[in-house]
Amino acid sequence: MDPNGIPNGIGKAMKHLDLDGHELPPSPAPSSPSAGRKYALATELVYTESNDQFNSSSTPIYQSATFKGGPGQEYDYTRSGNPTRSHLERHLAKIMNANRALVVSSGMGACDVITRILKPGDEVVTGNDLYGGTNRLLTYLKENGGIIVHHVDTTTLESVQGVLMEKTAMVLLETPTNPLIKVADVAGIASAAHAANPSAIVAVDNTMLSPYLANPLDLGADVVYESGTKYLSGHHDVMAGVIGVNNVALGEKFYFMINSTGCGLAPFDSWLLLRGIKTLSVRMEKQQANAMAIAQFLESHGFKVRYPGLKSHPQYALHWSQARGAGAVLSFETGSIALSERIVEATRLFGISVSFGCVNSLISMPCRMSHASIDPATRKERALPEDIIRLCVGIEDLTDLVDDLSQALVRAGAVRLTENGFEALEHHSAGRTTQVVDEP
Ligand SMILES: Cc1ncc(COP(=O)(O)O)c(C=O)c1O
Ligand SMILES: N[C@@H](CCSC[C@H](N)C(=O)O)C(=O)O
Repeated sequence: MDPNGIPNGIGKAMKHLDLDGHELPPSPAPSSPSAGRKYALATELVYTESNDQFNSSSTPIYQSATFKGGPGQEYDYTRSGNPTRSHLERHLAKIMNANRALVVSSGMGACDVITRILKPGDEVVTGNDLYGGTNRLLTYLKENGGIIVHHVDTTTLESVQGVLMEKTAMVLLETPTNPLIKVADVAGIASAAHAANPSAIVAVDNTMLSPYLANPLDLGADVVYESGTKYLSGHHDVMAGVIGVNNVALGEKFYFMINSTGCGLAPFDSWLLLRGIKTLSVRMEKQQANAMAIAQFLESHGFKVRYPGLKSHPQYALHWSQARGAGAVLSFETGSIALSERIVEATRLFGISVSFGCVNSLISMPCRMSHASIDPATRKERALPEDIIRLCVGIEDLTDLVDDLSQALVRAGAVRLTENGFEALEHHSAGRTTQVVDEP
């Protein structure tokens, strides 16, 4: 019996509506979405309201596929809705500055849900540097779904404008891009896209920054999505995808797809993601401080480093006009694939692994790993350097990380000794570039 004397909590659920008119779960109730931030983001990340019947401090996991009761109740079947998932979605809506958030089984699941609104003949404008999996899905839609996909350099508004037209149904942006760390002007591109077609959907993949560092909906995007597998969860123990929107009808369309295809995030995974989100601010602050120091270390030794925290980044000012931090992913080049391979294999603390956003530091060669699904000819056409190394910096002690990287550079033979220490074999510094001579 609930306090209203109605069995199964149904009456209690029916009494409460959230801002969008959705009924709240019987227990726990979520914190209010999109009601304006009462606290700083770091506080909002850990703060959730709950009316759990036992005052549980941690959101209970409703590990149940079905819910008993009759028609009209808030929950009947976990594919359609689950209290733990709802709690997470409402919490995320708040921190993403979204009217509604939806969570699915992976970042690619989120991208799939979003692109399912496309129809044959629709045009999509996207970047020429893009996560390999996103590129793979768009290529599938191009080859099998009758969708026209334009890959352009999203760092310049003009190249995007050059392909925008009335038939542009979607603009899909990454900023910074994975792995070349290119920055796109979200506000500029969103207004150009909406001018070309007022109903075009501008979707931003916010995986590299997370809601802690950027809120693309505030810049004019219609949809923000990200891989919750990365910073939001932070420990590489769960796969998840997150979608945020302000438009109620668009939110309903995405919910329809999620319920129809059955990709909603499972209760336990929702709980893991909810737990991860609580430490997002401390993890991200430490990770990006470490990343900044490592980017400076590599650049000062002559490597060509791509990181938006460095003043040498070609879009430094643009990045900082739309983000609150530089994130913790950087890439650098060595001038030789074999040299890059030796560096990657010589690190100990930086684990060789795909993905990023984890508390542990990772190292990878995107062309061999995360972006291997992009064929070599396309990689060449898009100027994706085969020797590029991506570092995803974690929360370890900075001195240990720098020592690990230094010993790897020396053991791999990537540096030559100088009076002041060492410098990259292919040395990039103001006014001069020396080349790697021997390709082993
Ligand atoms: C930028 C970006 N977007 C989306 C995804 C897809 O996320 P997931 O692996 O959770 O499907 C990834 C990585 O996988 C990514 O790096
Ligand atoms: N085998 C996977 C590779 C996943 S890459 C994950 C992540 N986005 C990254 O950039 O490292 C696949 O083919 O999808």
